[in-house]
Amino acid sequence: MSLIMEENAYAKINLYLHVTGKRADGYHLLDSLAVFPEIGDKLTVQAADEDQKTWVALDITGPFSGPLKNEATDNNLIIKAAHRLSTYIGMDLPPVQLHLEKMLPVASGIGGGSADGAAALRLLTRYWNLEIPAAVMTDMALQLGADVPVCMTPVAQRMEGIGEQLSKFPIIPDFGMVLVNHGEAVPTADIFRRRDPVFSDRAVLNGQLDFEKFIQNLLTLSNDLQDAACSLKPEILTVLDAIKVLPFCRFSRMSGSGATCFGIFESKAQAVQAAKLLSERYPSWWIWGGKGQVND
Ligand SMILES: C[C@@](CO)(OP(=O)(O)O)[C@H](O)COP(=O)(O)OP(=O)(O)OC[C@H]1O[C@@H](n2ccc(N)nc2=O)[C@H](O)[C@@H]1O
Ligand SMILES: Nc1ncnc2c1ncn2[C@@H]1O[C@H](COP(=O)(O)OP(=O)(O)O)[C@@H](O)[C@H]1O
Repeated sequence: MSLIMEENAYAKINLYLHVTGKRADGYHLLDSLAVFPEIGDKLTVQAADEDQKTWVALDITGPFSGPLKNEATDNNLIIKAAHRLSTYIGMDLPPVQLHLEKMLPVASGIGGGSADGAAALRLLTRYWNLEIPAAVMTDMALQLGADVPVCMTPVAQRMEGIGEQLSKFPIIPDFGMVLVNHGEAVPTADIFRRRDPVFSDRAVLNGQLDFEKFIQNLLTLSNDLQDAACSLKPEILTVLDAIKVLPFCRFSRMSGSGATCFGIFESKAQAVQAAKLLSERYPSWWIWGGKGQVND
């Protein structure tokens, strides 16, 4: 029996997202607070079978495997992560087969691909028993995508720069979250192109807070990509309206470049109940309710 190791790739939710400037290369400077709710993809690794044709093989199952199966496997951030590790080590590493259970909607503003890339870096480093300096790891993560560094450590973090400047930012523990996606992918680059060209200030954050102050603080902040996403996909407004009226919902907003929106609740139980109610009203939407932060 070959050893099987696994890693969770949690969804990344931007509680607010201010676009504060633009770099010379066209990438936008951000100020955002990312949290990681208790829902994600699952990645496993084991030794390759003798008849495996490639050095790393990836098979994908799960409710959102469809769009990824239509893309070349080499474009998957998991495969790219494996190649980056092998290039850094500079020698052949034992062949592996990877399996991804894709639970998160693709191109939906919750960083599923980035979380998978980060999970692959963590998992393969462990599986191959590699020693990689933290700074090198962060650099490798950033090479995979702007959102990959924050996904390396799924705890509340403030993201600045394009996502490479990270600071842990403890916020209230134990809140509930509902996530809702109406089913259409939103390409990140399009939303940055369509955004209001005015830049926002850096957010003023209150630090460790109680629930009421946490909500009041979020209300003073914004997601600067939300209007652009809503103008491209007006269904996002329907989603936000549906979240807002859920019992005990205290706050709603879009995450990242969309289209997934979230609601915040004081408890996990309220979020689970609200998600159940919403699923009955909108059976075709992807809806999840649970704990707002996996690593409280
Ligand atoms: C907007 C955010 C907020 O967390 O989340 P998502 O909506 O993707 O979840 C991220 O910054 C997304 O990061 P990520 O998804 O890794 O973006 P990348 O693949 O690196 O970039 C896709 C494209 O979006 C644009 N882009 C991305 C990030 C950024 N800070 N400025 C940009 O202008 C660029 O045109 C880039 O080519
Ligand atoms: N493992 C992966 N899961 C999802 N998307 C991936 C993955 N690997 C590469 N991608 C590519 O990244 C793009 C953005 O994916 P994703 O991270 O889901 O977006 P978002 O950050 O907006 O939620 C996809 O359209 C796909 O082409």
